[in-house]
Amino acid sequence: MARIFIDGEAGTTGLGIRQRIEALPSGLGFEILSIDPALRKDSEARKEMLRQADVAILCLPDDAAREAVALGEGLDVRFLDASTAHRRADGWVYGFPEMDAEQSARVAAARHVSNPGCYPTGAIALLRPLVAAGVIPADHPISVNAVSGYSGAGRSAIEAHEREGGPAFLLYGLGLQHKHVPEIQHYSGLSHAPIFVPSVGHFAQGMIVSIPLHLRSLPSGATAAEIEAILLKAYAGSDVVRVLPAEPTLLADSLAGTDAMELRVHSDGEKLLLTARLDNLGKGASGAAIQNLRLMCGK
Ligand SMILES: NC(=O)C1=CN([C@@H]2O[C@H](COP(=O)(O)OP(=O)(O)OC[C@H]3O[C@@H](n4cnc5c(N)ncnc54)[C@H](OP(=O)(O)O)[C@@H]3O)[C@@H](O)[C@H]2O)C=CC1
Ligand SMILES: CC(=O)N[C@@H](CCC(=O)OP(=O)(O)O)C(=O)O
Repeated sequence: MARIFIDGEAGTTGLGIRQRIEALPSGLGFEILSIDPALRKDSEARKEMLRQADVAILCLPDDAAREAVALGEGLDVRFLDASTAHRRADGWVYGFPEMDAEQSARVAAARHVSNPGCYPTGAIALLRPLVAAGVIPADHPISVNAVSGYSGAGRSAIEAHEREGGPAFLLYGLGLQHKHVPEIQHYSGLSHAPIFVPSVGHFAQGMIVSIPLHLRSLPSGATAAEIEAILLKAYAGSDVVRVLPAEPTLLADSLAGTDAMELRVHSDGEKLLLTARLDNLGKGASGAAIQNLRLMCGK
């Protein structure tokens, strides 16, 4: 039996994790420990839950996630953090099991696992194998464009969108310093920060991350077919990340409600557009957390 405390269980990511754990076969032996909702922000009550839990999943703002880890000091509890707080912290394992051949084993053995960000999941999945293969030089100037469903901004933004309506399409992060930039750079293996242009559309769940490349700018001289072959090989063993043929159009929300991610290479022979499609709440958050939790608990 693995006892799981979801700190932030009533939030968007927390609820998605709870529903996914409840949908797992009971034979897997997960038990959810729920805090009294009236005490959900009470440090002593949270500490007591941490004392009882085998794994605490943090679905909290960054500061509250750091506080939870401090509350767990000296206790026999492992952490899986969905926030941005520990994505590049020492002693934390990055919870992207498909990232390389050893990453699943690292997640399984870790005491502290950081769940990847939704946008970085798409960007790193596309870039990392190509940088590692030498097809994209580590210092190549990279741009990452992305659109997310509005659920990416958490419960209060969802309620505001659904109550008052929201912008049809909003470009943001225009200071070019979005919180996901360091994570994308680091785990993609880039030596310089990419230009990252996020946007949010008036749909609840879904995401497309796209990366344009001019083939003539790649010193490797790689073709679109060679690039696709590298991605196919990198994810050949995965039933979550799939590399699929190019499409003339892509809808951002067609994977909503699933935990899969689709990668594509679009090209006219001279230029390339790499795309990743996922559900920001699925492989971008709660679905990835379940994948990591199962690895951590050997289930
Ligand atoms: N939504 C998404 O697409 C993704 C989100 N994430 C990350 O997951 C984390 C949670 O995000 P999300 O679920 O969207 O956010 P929500 O705002 O929907 O949920 C956050 C939850 O945390 C609770 N909370 C806030 N402060 C405290 C505290 N001090 N102690 C205990 N509980 C607290 C909130 O309660 P209350 O509402 O009562 O204040 C709420 O239930 C964030 O760090 C986010 O960056 C990661 C990937 C994608
Ligand atoms: C649409 C929207 O607002 N998205 C959020 C990112 C989602 C999120 O919460 O970030 P993590 O995945 O790192 O936790 C943002 O841009 O701040």
